[in-house]
Amino acid sequence: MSGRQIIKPGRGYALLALALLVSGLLSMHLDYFVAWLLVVAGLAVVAWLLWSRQRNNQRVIAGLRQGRQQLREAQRLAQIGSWELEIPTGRLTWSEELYRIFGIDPQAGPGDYQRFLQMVPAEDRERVDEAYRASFREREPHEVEHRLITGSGQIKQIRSRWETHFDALGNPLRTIGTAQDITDLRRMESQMQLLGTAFHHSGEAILITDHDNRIVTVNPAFTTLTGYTLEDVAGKNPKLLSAGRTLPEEYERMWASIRQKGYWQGEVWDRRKDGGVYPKWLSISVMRDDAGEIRYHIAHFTDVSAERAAEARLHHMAHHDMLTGLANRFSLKERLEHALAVARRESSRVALLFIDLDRFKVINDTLGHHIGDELLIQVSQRLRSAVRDSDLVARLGGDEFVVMASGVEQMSSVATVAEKLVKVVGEPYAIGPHTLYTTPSIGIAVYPMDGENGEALMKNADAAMYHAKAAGRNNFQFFDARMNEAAIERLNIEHALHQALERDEFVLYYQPVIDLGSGRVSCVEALIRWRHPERGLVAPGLFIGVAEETGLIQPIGDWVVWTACRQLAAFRAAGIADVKMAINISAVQMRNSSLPVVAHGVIDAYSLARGDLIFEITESVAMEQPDETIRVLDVLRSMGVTLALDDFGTGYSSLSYLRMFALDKLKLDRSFVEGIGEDIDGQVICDATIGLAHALGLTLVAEGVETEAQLDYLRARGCDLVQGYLFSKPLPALEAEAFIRQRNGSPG
Ligand SMILES: Nc1nc2c(ncn2[C@@H]2O[C@H](COP(=O)(O)O[C@H]3[C@@H](O)[C@H](n4cnc5c(=O)[nH]c(N)nc54)O[C@@H]3COP(=O)(O)O)[C@@H](O)[C@H]2O)c(=O)[nH]1
Repeated sequence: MSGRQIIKPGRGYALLALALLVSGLLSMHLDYFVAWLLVVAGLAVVAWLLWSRQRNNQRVIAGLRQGRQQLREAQRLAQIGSWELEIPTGRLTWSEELYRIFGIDPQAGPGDYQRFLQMVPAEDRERVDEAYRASFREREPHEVEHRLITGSGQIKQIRSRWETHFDALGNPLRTIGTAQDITDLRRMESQMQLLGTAFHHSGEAILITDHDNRIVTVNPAFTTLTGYTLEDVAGKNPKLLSAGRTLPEEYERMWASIRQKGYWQGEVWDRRKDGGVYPKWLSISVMRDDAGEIRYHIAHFTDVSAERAAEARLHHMAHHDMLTGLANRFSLKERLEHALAVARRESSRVALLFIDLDRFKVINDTLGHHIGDELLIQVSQRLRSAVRDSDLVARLGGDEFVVMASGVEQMSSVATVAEKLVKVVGEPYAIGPHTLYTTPSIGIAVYPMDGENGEALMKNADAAMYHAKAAGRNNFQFFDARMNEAAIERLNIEHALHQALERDEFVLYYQPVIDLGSGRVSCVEALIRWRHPERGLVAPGLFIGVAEETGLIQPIGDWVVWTACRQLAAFRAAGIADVKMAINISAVQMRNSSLPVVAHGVIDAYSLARGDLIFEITESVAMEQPDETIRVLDVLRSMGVTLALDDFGTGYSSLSYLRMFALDKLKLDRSFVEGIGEDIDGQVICDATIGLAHALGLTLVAEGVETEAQLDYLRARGCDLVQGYLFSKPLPALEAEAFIRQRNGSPG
């Protein structure tokens, strides 16, 4: 009803009273009039009372309507619907909100209790029904939480509450109840629970601060990582965690980003409660209130020490040689480029010293890689300790090292460094039970004279190193433009050598060795020559080294053994019976276990007598691989091969090994014979070597005898055999045969 309808009846009563009053005035006497007036007044009072009561009723109804409206609104907001069941009549009423919660069209009506039960999923139904029955039994308000399948098929979480009213006799009159949709609440609760679990069990440390950046809470991972509990840090500023290593500007950038973007992440250094410092990867985000003000800062972080250590290890591995810990090729290239850039700016010099170890391969192959590795480690330590801290020492691989010295003022200082390196590397190495020797061959290239860039400098230092090798090893050489020609030359030799065997370009010359006692030719030494199609006769010094490095020495060495023995057989056939054949054996042949087999084959093939063959091995080869030498010499000796130690005095002989080698002869190196009459030291060595050979029961052969004075001296000292230009140069086979006939007398 509207307001207008409420006022209308009231007005009607007033008009009626007024009409009665006016008609009474016009139609009645005074006595009657008074009585009548009283009646009318009474009627007017009654009318007024009726009107005012009705007005009150209308107000109450309006209030009720407003109350219902408010109730509806409240139910909608709280998502609580209500219902009422009149038990005697079974009449069920639902509030608007209940229809909405249950997803049922109000036109369809509320149905009954059974219909409601059907909407409860089977798993919850029994529980709900039992609660309802219990409320009757116990006459207590009841509450139950259950799921409900709405009219649209949606599953909701409902909290139902109800109470039943009874009359004086205990009969149930009605049940009133509410059903609250707590689906969102439960979902939120379960999300909160999930977040709580994540917070507690997160492997990442989490720290939450308020808008003033005071710590509100931390999770267990925070305590594990930092050592601080919540009690330790609550209310404090997180800067208490800082290690003081992160620059203030970095923190300023961090806060600017948090203020502007609400987010920051980066790496900072912190300190644990126990004082340990560590890098951490930190992410900070903010939570704002409805007004947009920052309420919380949420920081989560992890210790990245392990990652940084792994990165450092990878970086180290990428830039260093695994075996020696020195810089590697990659690192050298980087540092060299940098040093050259500085040198260009400052007009200074950079020196590259390219170092190759002499005969390292022999040690490595014969004593095993672990010994070779240990030798490389010791060499690298010596190199490192011999140069300035600012100089770079790198290992390129194998037995190749480079020292880079920047800011070089005097070329002489580079020579001093090189000299020092030759000295320290050349000193003996104690590795396990072995005393080993190696020497360096060093090539030097200096920026800017020897190359404008790293590549050219490396190439030229390498060429200079080859030059040092060719110059007899164990020395250093400055680069000279002609060295590149030498390197090219070496390459050409290498290519041509591959074909020389097939093309039968090798030839043997024979140098007679004279017995000082009889004056006769005792043996001839087979010395290889290369009859090069363009260069003519090439001396072995020019190609034996290349053949050794390329492995070609093996087939060439075999060819020498077979050719020399064929020649010896030819001498025998020509009636030369008592001259033996000396053959040079290289380090590679000594290492190869086929040498005794080859010797055996050739002796058999040419029906040579035992003792016709002399194998010469150099002192350095024997001493570099003493165990192997002992083994091979024993086998050869057992076959009757005579064994000579060549170039004696040029290497480092160990007397104990000397005793163990199955030797027959010592060949005193030419360099000592040269000194006879001129150099007292050389002479002393000659005397000592002759004495040593005889003391060990060995025959002494003096090499390179060129003068009568040398011959006289050697003869006087009791030298057994001599070889040298004084008697004969190495000769082609026919001339050698003639020489022997002339010296030893012709049988025919
Ligand atoms: N593995 C092999 N190595 C070989 C072979 N043939 C030679 N060689 C090695 O080359 C080195 C140089 O030999 P070569 O140029 O033939 O020189 C020899 C003689 O010519 C030289 N000699 C002899 N007497 C004198 C002399 O009075 N003066 C002087 N200036 N030189 C002289 O000495 C070389 C022989 O020395 P050695 O071998 O130590 O007895 C040579 O040393 C071999 O190492 C080969 O077939 N296989």
